[in-house]
Amino acid sequence: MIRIMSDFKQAFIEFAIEHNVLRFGEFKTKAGRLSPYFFNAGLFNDGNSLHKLGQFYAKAILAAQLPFDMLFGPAYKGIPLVSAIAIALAEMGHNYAFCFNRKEIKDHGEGGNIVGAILSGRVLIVDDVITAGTSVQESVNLIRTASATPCGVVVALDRMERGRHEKSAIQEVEQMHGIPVISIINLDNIMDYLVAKSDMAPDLLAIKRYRAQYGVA
Ligand SMILES: O=P(O)(O)OC[C@H]1O[C@H](OP(=O)(O)OP(=O)(O)O)[C@H](O)[C@@H]1O
Ligand SMILES: O=C(O)c1cc(=O)[nH]c(=O)[nH]1
Repeated sequence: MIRIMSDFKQAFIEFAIEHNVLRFGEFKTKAGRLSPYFFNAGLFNDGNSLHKLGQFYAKAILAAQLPFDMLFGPAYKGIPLVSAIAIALAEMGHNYAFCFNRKEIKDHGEGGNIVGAILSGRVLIVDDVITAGTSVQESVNLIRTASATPCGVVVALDRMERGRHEKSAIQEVEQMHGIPVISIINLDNIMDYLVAKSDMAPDLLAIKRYRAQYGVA
């Protein structure tokens, strides 16, 4: 089957490859899976690329028309991410409060593990990647502990993998928490991109094998 990829998704894949963020090789994921590709958002590491990244997310968020009151970015990579997204949304005329967590609790000064706006109302979680959904689960717990309401998740890449149980990570998040997951691109889009690059056939084959083990349809 030939799928047509939107210019927006194609541009995002090219942007990620240009910055070495999307790479092919051998990498271990947080879930301990040995993956033939990896998305390292930490390599959007200068002002221009972070600015552009924030604009990609902001456009995806506005297109989804999901009502929310504030943004939350989980440490560590979610910290520059949520800041860049809040700035991009503000540039587009939508000013939202945001916060992020510390992985360790601070016991002096202002203390606590949340930095920025107080978690309240409907909170949109922004992260770079969803694999097995552990990070999203941690964010949901933090938001609920603060008596706020998680209302959705936005990621750059949905790796379309099994969650911690039998279903896909996305299905687990949507069914367990009743919230939608929005992504700029997913694994289907990366594979479609690779189909057109004959020199990358070995990478595509490795991804197909990995997908047979950890993927979902
Ligand atoms: O869906 P999952 O299986 O949870 O995997 C995806 C998560 O793993 C990585 O975070 P990591 O904990 O490595 O944090 P970092 O931002 O500190 O690099 C990544 O940034 C996602 O948050
Ligand atoms: O699952 C992960 O840990 C993971 C996958 C990926 O592609 N990128 C990332 O930062 N983490």
